[in-house]
Amino acid sequence: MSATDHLKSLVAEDWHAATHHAFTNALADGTLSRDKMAGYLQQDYQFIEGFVRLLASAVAHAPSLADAVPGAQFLGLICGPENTYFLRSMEALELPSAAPAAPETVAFQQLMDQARRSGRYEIMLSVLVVAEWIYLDWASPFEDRAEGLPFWLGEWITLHSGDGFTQVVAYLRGQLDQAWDTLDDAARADVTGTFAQAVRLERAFFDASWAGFTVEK
Ligand SMILES: Cc1ncc(CN)c(N)n1
Repeated sequence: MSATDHLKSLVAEDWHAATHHAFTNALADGTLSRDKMAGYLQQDYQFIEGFVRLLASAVAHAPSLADAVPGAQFLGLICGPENTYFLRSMEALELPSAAPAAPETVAFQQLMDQARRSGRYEIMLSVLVVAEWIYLDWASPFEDRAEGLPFWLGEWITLHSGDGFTQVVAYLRGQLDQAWDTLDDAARADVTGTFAQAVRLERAFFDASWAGFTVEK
């Protein structure tokens, strides 16, 4: 079993809850209320900045150019199509893009910040792998549904499914699998703790999104 499969198996219950969530099920069948999607977009947009900084830092810590290039390309995707997806969606839903950060958003921002400041590639990857792999897992079964949905729902599925995104997740997992082999027991325990915490926070973020974040109008 690969290291990342092993890490996922340790948090199977939270992983399943985060990837088969009522929020994403409703998003994919088009029944998600505009207000719930609005709250999600306003909060998740605040996740993006810390994510970009973390991914940029991981790129800087990659052991070689070949290890860095797919991460740098993914950075372009986040700063391009994903960023404009948020801005177009919030404009279409007539929402300001700024809103006070909810506790679930702050918790994620803190974890990303901590991972970036650790200066440790494997800790950065632990958060990045979870954030993207969970999205690939929930979105992939809905890939064919995207076209019939309003773009602010459908494009969120498209951005997190398909061959290109599958390769992004394979790259991030490959980097963590490779790093894991070089780690001692203490470092592996740190990775395991960070990975589990990230999965818990992903689940909590969807729970809060489904309960409904306060929407800034
Ligand atoms: C909280 C969270 N986690 C992950 C992703 C995937 N890009 C996201 N947009 N937001």
